[in-house]
Amino acid sequence: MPESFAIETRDLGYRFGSLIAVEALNLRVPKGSICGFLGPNGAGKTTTIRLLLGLLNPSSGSVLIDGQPFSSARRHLRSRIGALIETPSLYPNLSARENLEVFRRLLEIDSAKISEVLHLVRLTDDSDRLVRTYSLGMKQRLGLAVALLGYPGLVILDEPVNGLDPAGVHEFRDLLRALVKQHGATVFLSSHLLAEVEQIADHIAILNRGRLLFQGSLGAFQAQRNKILILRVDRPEDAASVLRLSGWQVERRPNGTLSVTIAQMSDTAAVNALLGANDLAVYHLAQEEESLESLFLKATGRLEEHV
Ligand SMILES: Nc1ncnc2c1ncn2[C@@H]1O[C@H](COP(=O)(O)OP(=O)(O)OP(=O)(O)O)[C@@H](O)[C@H]1O
Repeated sequence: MPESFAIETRDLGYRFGSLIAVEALNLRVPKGSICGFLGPNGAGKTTTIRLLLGLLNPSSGSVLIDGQPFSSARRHLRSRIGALIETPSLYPNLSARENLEVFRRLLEIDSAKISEVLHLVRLTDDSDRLVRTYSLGMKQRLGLAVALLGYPGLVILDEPVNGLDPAGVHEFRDLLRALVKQHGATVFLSSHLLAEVEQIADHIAILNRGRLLFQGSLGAFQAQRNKILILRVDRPEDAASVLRLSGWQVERRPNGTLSVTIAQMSDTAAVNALLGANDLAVYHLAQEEESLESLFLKATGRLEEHV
């Protein structure tokens, strides 16, 4: 049976005049996944999200939601999507419950849903307080509650944790996990922070300059990504020469440490053994993941090489 996708785009493209914001995008988001949509500022994430929601009409290509074409003729599909883009527009002088009531009437949804979504976003105890007294995290959770009012099968969130403090981020993550687990929803969320996405997503799509650099499971992505070994040694210059002679890619950092690119855990032991065999003392050794910035640079370099 073919895999079913909550979101699928086919050669999706969008231009602002002569600027190509999104190009030949073939995005596939499996049902029931939490998909992190990553990319640096200006990569085209918001434009893509607007296209997915039908807020912009594609310059080329198409969008499928639950396998169905999402054209202007099929706007009813929109009601199956819960979305939170930018800061939610809430009424500050109304309580959370009253805010939800406004949206409930617009959407013609059963009133029992209000208590359900308040419980889901853990705002029941604060639901009668005026929204202007809420923290940013609480407002964000209320925005999510609005998005969830219709119990959508697909939730699309643009940079949902921007501006949240660590506790707020933690809470938001738990909430999204519960949503997927208990309601079988699919979550698609954009972020420019890889570390953030790695904590929540099981699937990722990476966009750079309007083009998809990678999409697949988080595991597949992590398996592909190089690791960096940070070394503090007694004679950095000599250590770098020894390592380079054996084919390792080494860089000297301004703080006196060396960074060595490795592909797997066992390389750490090999590097350590090589230095020991050459009478070089290792004082400190730590692994780091290759940063997203370095990945983007590499990928962009590669793309340009092939032009
Ligand atoms: N209304 C507009 N008119 C012209 N160009 C635009 C418009 N909106 C976005 N762009 C351009 O399209 C490109 C993609 O922007 P977009 O906002 O989709 O990126 P993004 O990945 O969401 O970035 P950010 O994280 O900064 O919001 C950028 O080069 C941006 O300058």
